[in-house]
Amino acid sequence: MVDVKKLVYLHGALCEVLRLFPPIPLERKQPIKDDILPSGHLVDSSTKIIFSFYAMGRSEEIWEKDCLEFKPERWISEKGEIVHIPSYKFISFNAGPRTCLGKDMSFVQMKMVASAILRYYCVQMVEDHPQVIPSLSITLLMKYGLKKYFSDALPRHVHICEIFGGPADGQCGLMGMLSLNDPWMAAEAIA
Ligand code: HEM
Repeated sequence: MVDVKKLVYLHGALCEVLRLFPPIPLERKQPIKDDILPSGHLVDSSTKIIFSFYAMGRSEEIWEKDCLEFKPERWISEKGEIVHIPSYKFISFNAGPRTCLGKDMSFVQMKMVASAILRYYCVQMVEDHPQVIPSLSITLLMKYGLKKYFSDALPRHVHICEIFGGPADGQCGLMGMLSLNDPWMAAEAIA
């Protein structure tokens, strides 16, 4: 836990992925009684408000001119520390009373999987793969996926489980909990 907090650039990169490709792209709210939003819009109790995390993550008004650029640096201060961005701005985990309860845990998991794969495998994009196009569903999918080649950066006998101190042929700690005890499944999970 302490160690993953030191992965500042990876943190910035993951936040950028979640900002530009929020796994839950849409959210729906409905007031329990008639209300007026801070914007002045009147909403009655039958109004269903749908807002797009996907659009908010790409909004120039919220993220400024370079909103469409993948820039992990926007999450890192000049001192090299992680910049805290309020959840009402970085909305991918929702905000307010119904905010995601697994936010911190998901960062630990993503950092474990990403750092393990990047340390032990060389990852290369498949040439001429179609551009990433979002495919709308309850969770955000990629229309054509994102195909990559994986090759060993280490001798074949090193299994991803060994990175986490577990047996090479069995479940291991958090990775086991995630059912990611197979390196190829782990690779797919961050794909
Ligand atoms: C990158 C990973 C994740 C993302 C982007 C994410 C995003 C979200 C979002 C947007 C919501 C609000 C859904 C809604 O109200 O319609 C939510 C709720 C929730 N998430 Fe996550 N989540 C992630 C991982 C996790 C993990 C790993 C856990 C548990 C270990 C978790 C537990 C929850 C729970 C319990 C709620 C419901 C909170 C409530 O309604 O009071 N999430 N999440």
